[in-house]
Amino acid sequence: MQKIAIMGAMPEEVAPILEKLGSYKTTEYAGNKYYEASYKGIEVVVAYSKIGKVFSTLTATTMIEHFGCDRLLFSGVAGAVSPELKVGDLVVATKLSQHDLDITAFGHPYGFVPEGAVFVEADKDMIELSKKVASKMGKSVKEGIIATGDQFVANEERKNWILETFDASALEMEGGSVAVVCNALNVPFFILRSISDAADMDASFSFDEFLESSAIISAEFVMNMVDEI
Ligand SMILES: Nc1ncnc2c(CN3C[C@H](CCSCCOCCO)[C@@H](O)C3)c[nH]c12
Repeated sequence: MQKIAIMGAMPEEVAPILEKLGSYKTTEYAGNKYYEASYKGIEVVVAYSKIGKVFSTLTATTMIEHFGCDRLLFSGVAGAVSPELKVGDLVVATKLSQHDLDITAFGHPYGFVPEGAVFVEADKDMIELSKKVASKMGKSVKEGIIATGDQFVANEERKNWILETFDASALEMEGGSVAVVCNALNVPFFILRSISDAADMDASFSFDEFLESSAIISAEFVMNMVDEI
């Protein structure tokens, strides 16, 4: 019996999902709340992790190990790294990295630690499915690399360094850690982000203005993905 985890990082990222579910059971566990529901006959567990790689690691692991989810979809917002992306645009992660993981002093590349990998690849089947969903919705979705780090990026220099170092399309604070968890536990995962800002000097203002509307765009797409799974 499949059980799907639908995850975000902030309340605003999961609010549209909970609204669509209507009714759900709330469970408090490990300092967080998990919302369980049956959606069109599919068991789902919804949660927002709180911000950053540590909280998102805890929540992704809990959804899989404690609630028994066997697939994970992440819905949220991101800062644009690719200059072609604008507010509201959708990005599907092909693979993800941690841009603030740095032991380059030992000659390793950025984002690498021994027995780890610079990139973790997302589930190819769900990436394929997203193309079908995108065409059904008449939406264009960019497939690209997402770089994750424990910092809200709000300057061109750091953003451009991330572009040059990881060839990222977008950046955020949770996808790369969720990817490591799902990969380690052999759970297919799909990370979708809608752009809320350009990770530049105006990022915090843009983020505040567009968080809610961009989160809705991402959530609508993710729920359409669940319909097709
Ligand atoms: N430019 C950027 N840099 C990094 N990440 C992002 C993301 C993606 N999410 C949004 C959120 C930002 C946390 S700070 C805002 C907290 O406000 C709380 C109220 O004060 C975190 O969960 C990562 C959008 N734009 C970004």
